[in-house]
This record gives sequence, C-alpha cells and structure tokens, in this order.
Amino acid sequence: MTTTHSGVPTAGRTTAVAARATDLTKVYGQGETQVVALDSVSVDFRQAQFTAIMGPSGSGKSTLMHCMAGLDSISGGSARIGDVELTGLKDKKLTQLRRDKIGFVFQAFNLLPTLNALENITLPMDIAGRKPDRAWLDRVVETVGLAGRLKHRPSQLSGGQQQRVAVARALASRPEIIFADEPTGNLDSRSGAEVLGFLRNSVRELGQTVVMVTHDPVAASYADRVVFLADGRIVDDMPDPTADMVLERMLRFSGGAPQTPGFDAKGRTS
Ligand SMILES: Nc1ncnc2c1ncn2[C@@H]1O[C@H](COP(=O)(O)OP(=O)(O)OP(=O)(O)O)[C@@H](O)[C@H]1O
Repeated sequence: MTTTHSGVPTAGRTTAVAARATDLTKVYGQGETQVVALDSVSVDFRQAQFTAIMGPSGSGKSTLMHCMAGLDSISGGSARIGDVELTGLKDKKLTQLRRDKIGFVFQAFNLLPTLNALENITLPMDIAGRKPDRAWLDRVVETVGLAGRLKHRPSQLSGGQQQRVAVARALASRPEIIFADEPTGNLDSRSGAEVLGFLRNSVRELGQTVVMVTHDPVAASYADRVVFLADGRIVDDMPDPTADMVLERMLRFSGGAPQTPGFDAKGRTS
C-alpha cells in the first residue's frame, strides 16, 4: 500500500506550536529497578498537524503522551501545552488545564451506556458547567458524520461509530490538542479507517491538533508526520508517511528481520 493519506497542506495552516517537550526526561523507580522511560526528548507538536508516535514496545510512547498531557509527572526538562509549563502546576490548575485545553481518546471508547451519542459528546462540558458553542458543535457533528445517529445509545452504534462519538466528545470543547492512545486498537480495519479518516478531517477541516500513539503503519499513514521512539529517545521524524515507508522504517529498527522481537511480521509491535 503506497497511498499517502496526508501531504495536502491545508490553507491557513499555522506553524504555531500546540505542545512542546524540551529535554523531557522521565525516570521510573530508583537504584537497580530504575527505568529511564524518556531520555531528554525534545519535540514540537504544531497546531493543525496530525502526528503519529511509533516505536517498539517499551520505547516510551505512552510515557511521552502521558507526560505531555499532564497525566504523569516529569523528572527533568520541560513539557508545555501552548505557552503553559506543566511542571510546577498545582493539581487544581493541572486538572483545569486538562479539562480546558486537552482532549483524550483511548482505545476503550469510555462512553456512558445510558446516554445517547449527543449527550455523550457534550457530557464533559455539561460536567464543567460550560455551554457548548452551538455552531462549533454542529460542525463537529457534521464532520463526525453521525448526524442521523445522535439519538442512538452506544449499544445501537457500531464500534467505529462509538469511537467517532468518543473523538467528537474530545473535539467538542475545542481543545488545544487531542491525545489519542491507539484509538483504533479495538476496531476492525474498516471501522479503524472510518475513525482515522475522521481524525484526519478534524485536522484538515477544523484545524485540530492531534497526537496519536499507534502500532499500526496503516494508521500512521493517515498522519502528517511520524515521530519514532526507541529506548526513550526520538530516532526519526518522518513527514508525509506512507504505510510502506513506516513499515520499512520499523523493520530497520529490528535489523530488517520481520520476526525480530519487538515487531511482528505485520509490522505491529508486540
Ligand atoms: N509506572 C511505571 N513504573 C515503572 N516503569 C514504567 C512505568 N510505566 C512505564 N514504565 C517503563 O517505562 C518504559 C516505557 O514504557 P511505555 O509504556 O511508555 O512504552 P510504550 O512505548 O508505550 O510501550 P507499549 O508499546 O508496549 O505500550 C518501559 O520500560 C516501561 O516498562
């Protein structure tokens, strides 16, 4: 598969930085059990850009995302969302920042079964006591392509549709950045393509910034750029990726042998 899913620059795309890590270090444990999960990582996530983060199991992908999203503390360096430095923020401020500036999409859709799709989408804002911007919400719903299903409960939607509701929920409050942790990990390839197409549209059409951890080269090919991690360091930064380019790069990590531990024959990490 050589199709590039990205590469068409969007009119009006800016180069402002939505999130930035500078010499970001994260160490777990102490003494003999110490693990350096991130080793002086510096990376910018630009506004209206879709970035995939890839790398072998244990390379630090989730740690990078959790540190950038203020879900985990950092050991050294700096992590910023917009111009806000996360280190030193008190819990309350951090919670506020996560609520107001960051959207999350996880592998499990985390929808409430008793609420319909629209209620699920607006739930975080309802909890925060904020009124959704109606015009924006309409645009999100239109981009989601679920206009006819907003009254459906999660159990009445396919897996792909449920995950699109979860993405719409992350978009609804217009966060500065969305972090997605293997958002298609639980989906069949068709539903996965639906969700990835929607994520890409949210970047192209709504100017959203998305950072996605994935093991899948096809999923990564929907992004504008792939950042590769190995042993807690950035080892490559690939613009306009195709699935083939990504797979080839992954195989190089493992010395060209598809069966080398860390990546299996499909190029997915174990
Ligand atoms: N809470 C923790 N305590 C101790 N070590 C941890 C903790 N979380 C992660 N690590 C270690 O940090 C390193 C990076 O882990 P991380 O989960 O970020 O990798 P990953 O690239 O996301 O892996 P995977 O693809 O398997 O999800 C690993 O060696 C892991 O064992």
